[in-house]
Amino acid sequence: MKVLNLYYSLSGNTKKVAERISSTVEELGHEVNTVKITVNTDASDVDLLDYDFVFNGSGVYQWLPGEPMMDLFDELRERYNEIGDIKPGSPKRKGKMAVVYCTYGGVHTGKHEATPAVKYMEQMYDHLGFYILDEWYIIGEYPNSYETASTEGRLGDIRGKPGEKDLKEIEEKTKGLFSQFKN
Ligand SMILES: Cc1cc2nc3c(=O)[nH]c(=O)nc-3n(C[C@H](O)[C@H](O)[C@H](O)COP(=O)(O)O)c2cc1C
Repeated sequence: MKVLNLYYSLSGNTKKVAERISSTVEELGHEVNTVKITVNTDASDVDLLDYDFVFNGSGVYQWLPGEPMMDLFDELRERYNEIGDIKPGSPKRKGKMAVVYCTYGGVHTGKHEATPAVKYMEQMYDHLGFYILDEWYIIGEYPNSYETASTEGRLGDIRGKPGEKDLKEIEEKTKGLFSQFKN
């Protein structure tokens, strides 16, 4: 199975999750292309439809994914619309699956302020006809400069997150997802 792990990470939390997903997928014997989006990512180098399974993740910033991720999605949406890969009714494509994930701090309203980011990213896959297998919301501490955000917010003390326990959970969930592909 051909797997893409596409992610954006400003301060490293999502990168940790992405790396754990990729190492787990590789351990399970699948080929995985891990792509960290930057401001320099060229949309013409990315074709989501080249893959059977896509993990797509981002940190959450002002309720949304990182701008480079949204810029990439703008270009991809335009291209897929133009060439007719986004069809009215968004018919499902057999064998195309996606998991959308975020890391988020939730200082003000908890998970609610991460939901728009995940739903935003998910729409790309839904439009293309992927089966969305899951959404993962993983707590990620704020950068140090944000002082009390990691200790006095809606989610309490989130310093050090995602930690090894959280990453282990991601590993187990990845294994669980892929268990359906065993013969
Ligand atoms: C500028 C900025 C804005 C943020 N906005 C939100 C937000 O709207 N909602 C939220 O839940 N977390 C927010 N966070 C917390 C990040 O989503 C969280 O720290 C995440 O793990 C960052 O991922 P990264 O380290 O991969 O960049 C924000 C963090 C920063 C630095």
